[in-house]
Amino acid sequence: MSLKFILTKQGLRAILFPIYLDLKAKTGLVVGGGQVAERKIENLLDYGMNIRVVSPQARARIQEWAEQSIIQWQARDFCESDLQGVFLAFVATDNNSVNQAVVEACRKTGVLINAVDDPPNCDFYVPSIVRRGSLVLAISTEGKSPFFARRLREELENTISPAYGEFVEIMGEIREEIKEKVPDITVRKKIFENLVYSEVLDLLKAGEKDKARERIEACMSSWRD
Ligand SMILES: C[C@@]1(CC(=O)O)C2=NC(=C\c3[nH]c(c(CCC(=O)O)c3CC(=O)O)Cc3[nH]c(c(CC(=O)O)c3CCC(=O)O)/C=C3\N/C(=C\2)[C@@H](CCC(=O)O)[C@]3(C)CC(=O)O)/[C@H]1CCC(=O)O
Ligand SMILES: NC(=O)c1ccc[n+]([C@@H]2O[C@H](COP(=O)([O-])OP(=O)(O)OC[C@H]3O[C@@H](n4cnc5c(N)ncnc54)[C@H](O)[C@@H]3O)[C@@H](O)[C@H]2O)c1
Repeated sequence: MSLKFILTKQGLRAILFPIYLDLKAKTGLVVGGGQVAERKIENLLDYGMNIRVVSPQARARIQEWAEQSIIQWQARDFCESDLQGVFLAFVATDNNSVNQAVVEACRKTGVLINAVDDPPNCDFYVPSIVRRGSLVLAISTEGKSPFFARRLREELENTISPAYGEFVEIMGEIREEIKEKVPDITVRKKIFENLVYSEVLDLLKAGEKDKARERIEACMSSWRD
């Protein structure tokens, strides 16, 4: 087994392992209700997570989300029992000793923690994201330059047009059909490979949806015949 580490001012740190988490119906705790907490919450809202915020004060948008029952907000200081049932926690208060106490409580209970302005105390970092339907590009600089992650996202947003997402959607539909109808995995692999390297994506990029469908049909009929 090979372990990879990078040397930072804080010592040796493991190189980060990127994963995509299903947060549906899981509970996320955000400690703090300021600008950074708001950005983290906004990012989490699309994923079906139950978001609990604990913070004596909260910005107007956080209060609005709570009034609309999109999130729950408790207007008080953090306490350890807030971690009960929590899958992921974020701490973004303006008080270092509170941030440290939340980190320690998480470490004790095994809850993964993101301490936003304190990378050594993060179990995970939040990447910058380009999403086109089910196509998701996550960018990390391993904390070396969040601004650069943002710039790269902006560049990729121009390159990765909605057609890429449409292509992935179509591939998803075809995948189910082929998995059902083609028992031989080597044949299935060939079909998927042909489609991915065909001009279907280019046709979608050019807005030629009918031609793209025709091209897909041609690829599919090659195994039907
Ligand atoms: C991707 C994104 C997701 C999100 O948070 O939503 C994200 N930061 C974003 C923006 C951003 N954050 C900051 C600025 C101001 C400019 C600047 O500092 O560069 C900007 C730019 C802006 O405002 O756009 C301030 C900042 N951020 C961190 C520190 C602490 C430190 O470095 O010590 C400081 C204070 C530094 C200081 O004191 O000066 C730390 C982290 N920020 C991360 C993620 C994680 C590493 C991600 C990676 O691997 O690169 C990590 C380690 C932990 C975490 O928070 O998960 C999001 C871009 C979303 C997008 O636009 O696409
Ligand atoms: N805003 C930024 O872009 C930025 C960038 C880099 C780093 N930071 C740092 O990140 C931290 C958060 O920044 P911010 O701009 O969101 O701060 P902020 O001052 O807007 O918000 C801090 C929040 O923490 C809450 N809080 C204080 N004590 C608490 C406790 N005991 N329990 C729960 N909540 C508590 C407050 O009610 C407030 O809602 C700060 O330490 C800041 O220095 C901020």
